[in-house]
Amino acid sequence: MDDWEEEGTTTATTTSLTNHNLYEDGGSRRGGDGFTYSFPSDEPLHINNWNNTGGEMGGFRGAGRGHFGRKDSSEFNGNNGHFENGLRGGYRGGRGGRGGRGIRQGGDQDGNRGGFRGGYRGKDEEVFSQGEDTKKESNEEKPKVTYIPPTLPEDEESIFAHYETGINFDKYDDIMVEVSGVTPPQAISTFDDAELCESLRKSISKSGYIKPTPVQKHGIPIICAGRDLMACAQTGSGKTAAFLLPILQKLMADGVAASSFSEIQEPEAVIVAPTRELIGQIFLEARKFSFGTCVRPVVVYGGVNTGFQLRELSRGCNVLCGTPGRMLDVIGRGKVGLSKVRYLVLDEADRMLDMGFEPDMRRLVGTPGMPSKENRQTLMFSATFPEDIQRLARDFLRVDYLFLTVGIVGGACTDVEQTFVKVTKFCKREQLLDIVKSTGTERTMVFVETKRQADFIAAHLCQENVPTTSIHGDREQREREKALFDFRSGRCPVLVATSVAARGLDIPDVQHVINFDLPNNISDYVHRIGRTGRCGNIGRAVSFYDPDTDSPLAHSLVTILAKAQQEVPSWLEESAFSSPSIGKFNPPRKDFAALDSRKGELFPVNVSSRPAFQAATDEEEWE
Ligand SMILES: Nc1ncnc2c1ncn2[C@@H]1O[C@H](COP(=O)(O)OP(=O)(O)OP(=O)(O)O)[C@@H](O)[C@H]1O
Repeated sequence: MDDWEEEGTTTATTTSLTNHNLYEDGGSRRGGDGFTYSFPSDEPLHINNWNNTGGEMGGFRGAGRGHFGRKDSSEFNGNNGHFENGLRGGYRGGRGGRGGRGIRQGGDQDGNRGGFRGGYRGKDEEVFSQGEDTKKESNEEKPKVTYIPPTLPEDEESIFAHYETGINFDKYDDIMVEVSGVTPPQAISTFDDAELCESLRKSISKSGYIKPTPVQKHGIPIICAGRDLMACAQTGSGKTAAFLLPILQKLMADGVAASSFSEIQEPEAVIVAPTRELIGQIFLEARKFSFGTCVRPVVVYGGVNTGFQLRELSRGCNVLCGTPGRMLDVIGRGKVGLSKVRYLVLDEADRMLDMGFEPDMRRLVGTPGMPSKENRQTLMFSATFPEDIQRLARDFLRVDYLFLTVGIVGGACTDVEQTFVKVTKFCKREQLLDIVKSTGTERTMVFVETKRQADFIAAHLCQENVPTTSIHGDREQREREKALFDFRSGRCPVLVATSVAARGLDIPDVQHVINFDLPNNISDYVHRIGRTGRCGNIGRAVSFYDPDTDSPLAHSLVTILAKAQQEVPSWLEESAFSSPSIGKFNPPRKDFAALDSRKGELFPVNVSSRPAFQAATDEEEWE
């Protein structure tokens, strides 16, 4: 587990980065995505105060600590939807390599879990050194979490704000879809086919959804038919609505309504996701689709004052969205009972395993009162389907679950143009500057290897008058939400992030992803570049390839490029086939499977849609 993701509060070690004072007046602006929001002026970045005590990589300390760390949430709390914008732009953490499974114990009154949380996340330093962490936690008492997120906007315009689908949206129809398992229901072609209730239809149309994506065409009828589901689908292809719409449909059809009269809330649906920003995003989608109905979603996640979340819960809860630790915390406090749960959703299940949440997931399904798998419907989403996920699927899902894959499992989105620039580590900064200066105000995410590097690069760009902010696991929750708000609104069109921001971030108009440092595993690469080219839009990804450090990834990169029908630079191909260290960081995963392991036994496979490209059944190099 990583304090980025969950219960740990970031504390005095946080290096805060503020942004350039773009708008001295701090007045209202209309963001590129059509929201209106206002924010007070930030203090300007005092560039000379940034103290780079290290060499290229570092020792960077921000003199501007606490710029966003004010005691209240007023800095981006308005009557007009800052939180909506900030959190809608939330993101899911990226995978940083397979780490040790953290052990988590106890919990204090703010739900900050004690115990030690060891684990290695690959070369990304979103690592919590077990020793250090233990020492810190035993010697220092964590401060009480006081952060209360800004009030959500209630107006329809903010709630249903959305970005447009892109010119390639219709190309989704060509993606190969595979459903395995017995008697899968017929896919739908239109939202009308789903026979959803009137309020959901209205919400769908206000959200700008005209036709379902493949994962929705297949997922919605599967869930409506009461079947358990394990699904893998490409980035940005609408997985969230694929599970939310049928769950909400069934809750509404059954006439469930939130009640604030009960001391213990008993939600009918529980949704778990590994990171705060991802679960916040899912919650906002649930809130959007259930707008104007009696169904009430509530979200709980770390880094936010628990008392605040308990008060929200006590106002009624039908759909409980949470990160695993905080979810167990509110259950442990006796504020949530699980006996009415009919739907359990585990999103980014593979990431949850990587982050050491398996014991938490098992605790959740084993919580007294939680209906057995035979008596609830369980839905799991995962980017890959390795052995450990299959094991989880066997344990959590009914034996006749359906397995849905859309496109190449673990493959890159074909709407992203991928290019590679061969560099040395000494010229990366200059190259980066050239690119971001040429892209102007287009939104760009820059991925780097370490948290320190993220601050350092962000400060460097600010210094060069490129309005930039950063996001990583050492930033406090309010800073994270503020950074996303600034990025989303266009106030800071450049966001520097560590790999933890690789997954799930759904921000309109992210035109570019730059891999300043390549990740150490191909899965992270795919998720990082998936922050652009979403929902049929075109995106661009530029990756700096340093042969001294990145050659272990070369072979996997060539495979990914070829499968996504992208040009493969000859030097990269050469590097892939000459590198002695193939597989060092990306060992062929014996446990990787793009296919349902039950195949060939009981379960038939239905392939629909014209295959746009060959499925990666032979793929071994994804990790
Ligand atoms: N049928 C649809 N029509 C138009 N827009 C849609 C449709 N379905 C989803 N979207 C929008 O597409 C965007 C991406 O959806 P979502 O975040 O659910 O993708 P995802 O598959 O979960 O991506 P990731 O794998 O990166 O997490 C969202 O802004 C969502 O509102």
